[in-house]
Amino acid sequence: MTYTVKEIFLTLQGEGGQAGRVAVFCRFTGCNLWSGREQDRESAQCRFCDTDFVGTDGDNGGRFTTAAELAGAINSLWPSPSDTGQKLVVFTGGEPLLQLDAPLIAAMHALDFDIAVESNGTVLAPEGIDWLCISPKAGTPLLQTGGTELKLVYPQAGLDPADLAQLEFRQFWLQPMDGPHQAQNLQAAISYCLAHPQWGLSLQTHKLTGIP
Ligand SMILES: C[S@@+](CC[C@H](N)C(=O)[O-])C[C@H]1O[C@@H](n2cnc3c(N)ncnc32)[C@H](O)[C@@H]1O
Ligand SMILES: Nc1nc2[nH]cc(C(=O)O)c2c(=O)[nH]1
Ligand code: SF4
Ligand SMILES: [Mg+2]
Repeated sequence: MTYTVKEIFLTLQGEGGQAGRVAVFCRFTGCNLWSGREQDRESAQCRFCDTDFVGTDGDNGGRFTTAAELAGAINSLWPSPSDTGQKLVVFTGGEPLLQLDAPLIAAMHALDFDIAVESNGTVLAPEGIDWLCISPKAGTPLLQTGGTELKLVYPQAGLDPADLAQLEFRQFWLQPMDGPHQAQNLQAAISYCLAHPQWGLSLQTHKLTGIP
C-alpha cells in the first residue's frame, strides 16, 4: 500500500514513559477524529489537537509506495555509527494506526528498530508493536483497551481518569492539555496525581526545550 507521510525527523521522545530517548518520528498524514482544517475544529470529535498532520509537505514527507521505501527513509535518519544505542521509531500522526501495517512493522524490525506508536485508541493495533501508547479522546469509542502506556490529555469533559484506571496498561500518565488554559490544566493534573498515585505526570518536554 501507499503510505502518506507528513514528516520524518530525528528528535527526543518528549512525552510519557520513554521521554528523553532518541527516536525517529514518522508522522503519518490524516486522522479519523479531525480533518486537520481549522474551520472544522469546533465540529470535530477531537478539538484540542496541537499538531499539523495535513499534507506531505513537512521535512522528509511524501508518498512512499512500499514498506521498504518508507523504512529506508526512517533508517537513514538514525545517527551513524548505528551500532550504539537501540534504534527507535515512533509512529504518530494524525492517527498512525490508519496506515501502520504488518509489512511496515516487519520492515522496521528487519532494520533492528523498536517500534513505538502514539494512537487515539479508536483503531485496534496490529501485532508486533513494541511500545503502544494510547491516548483516549472523550466521546469516541475506545477499542484498544490494552497496551504499554495510557496517556490521558487532562482534563477532558466526560472522560474521568477513574474510568480508565482498570484498563490493561503498564503505565498511566496525565498530560496537561496545552492551549489557552495550560497553566490551570498543569495544576489540575498535578493535584490529581498527588491524590491518585497510580497516575504520573507527563510533560511535553519537547515544547519546554524548544525541539521538534
Ligand atoms: C498529535 S497526537 C497523534 C497520535 C494520536 N492521534 C493520538 O491522539 O494519540 C500525539 C499526542 O499528542 C497528544 N496531544 C494532542 N493535542 C494535545 C494538547 N493540546 N495538549 C496535550 N497533548 C496533546 C495526544 O493526545 C497524543 O498523545
Ligand atoms: N519530541 C516529540 N515528542 C513527541 N511525543 C509525541 C509526539 C507526537 O506528536 O505524537 C511528539 C512530538 O511531536 N515531538
Ligand atoms: S486524535 Fe490525535 S491526531 Fe487526531 S486530532 Fe486528536 S490529537 Fe490530533
Ligand atoms: Mg506532538
